[in-house]
Amino acid sequence: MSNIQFERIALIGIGLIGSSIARDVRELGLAGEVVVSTRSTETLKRAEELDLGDRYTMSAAEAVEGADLVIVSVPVGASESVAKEIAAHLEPGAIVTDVGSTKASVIAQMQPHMPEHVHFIPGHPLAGTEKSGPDAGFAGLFRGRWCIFTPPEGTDPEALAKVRRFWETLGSMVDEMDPEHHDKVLAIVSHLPHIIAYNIVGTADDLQTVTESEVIKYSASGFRDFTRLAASDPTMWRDVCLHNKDAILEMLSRFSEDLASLQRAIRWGDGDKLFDLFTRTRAVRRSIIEAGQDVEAPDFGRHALDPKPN
Ligand SMILES: NC(=O)C1=CN([C@@H]2O[C@H](COP(=O)(O)OP(=O)(O)OC[C@H]3O[C@@H](n4cnc5c(N)ncnc54)[C@H](O)[C@@H]3O)[C@@H](O)[C@H]2O)C=CC1
Ligand SMILES: O=C(O)C(=O)Cc1ccc(O)cc1
Repeated sequence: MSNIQFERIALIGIGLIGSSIARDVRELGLAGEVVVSTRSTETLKRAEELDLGDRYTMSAAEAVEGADLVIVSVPVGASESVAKEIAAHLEPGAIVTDVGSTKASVIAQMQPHMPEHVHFIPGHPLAGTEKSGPDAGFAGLFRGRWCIFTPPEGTDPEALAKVRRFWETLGSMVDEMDPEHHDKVLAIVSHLPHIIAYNIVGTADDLQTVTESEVIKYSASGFRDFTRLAASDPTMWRDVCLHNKDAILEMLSRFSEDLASLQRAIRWGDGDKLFDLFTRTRAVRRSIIEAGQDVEAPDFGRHALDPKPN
């Protein structure tokens, strides 16, 4: 039986996320044809070596011709230029979606360029790593992870159902919310942790004498966890900071207040306050694990992407 959900999928951007989608689509046979497009010749060549698609082109406009699903997986700051490039070449009835980490800005950049005859359904898979580029992707990345859609009002329910089904086939759990809410939630659960990691690793690096020896030598401690996040792609995270500015600043201001309060508790030896906070935060970690959201020990049952049992 055929698993084909779309006749032609155009992947614009073939880094960590685009290439992970490509691997799943090809393993599961979800598309009649996969067309890969990216901006740099080197990345396109690598995508071809990795056999991520059926056709390869430097032109996003050419890639979307005849495609019934277009997935834009580029740094969020490049969304408008991609939208402008593909707009006139989109097939009537095509679904255009994206994977960007911020939603209000991507919508503001892309929607004005989308013709009436396509379905623009912005999305965001909450799955990834600190790595980037086509070699970093892998099949199964989206399994057991959330994918959030922020469909504009009046979105065609059939098109939405098709794109939801696509992500569910990749193993994701799908949710919908408005873009502003998405951006606030992601500011605290994803963007701030990265910013804090960039900051602490930067501070340690500024303390030259420490960095030269002790930081590397003793990095088996908590610092090591921060260095993973702080190794994330600079272009992608510069764009996230610039394109979710308001929500990030709001959360940072709240964070700074709470940090000052923690600082005061340490200065004045307020052990009860420290103990209460650390007890509360430990419970948060426990509830994440109980909800099955722990990265180290996920158990989401068998999935189409699992290797077949012998
Ligand atoms: N890395 C992660 O963990 C996650 C990233 N995202 C989002 O997915 C999107 C892609 O991220 P990654 O795949 O990690 O990045 P990546 O750096 O691995 O890949 C980006 C791709 O976009 C292409 N590209 C860059 N600038 C471009 C431009 N101006 N025009 C056309 N193509 C361009 C690159 O050639 C590359 O193929 C970003 O919007 C990011 O916010 C979403 C979830 C997780
Ligand atoms: O590597 C990690 O820990 C991540 O948090 C990956 C990630 C990065 C950006 C997103 O928008 C979603 C997921």
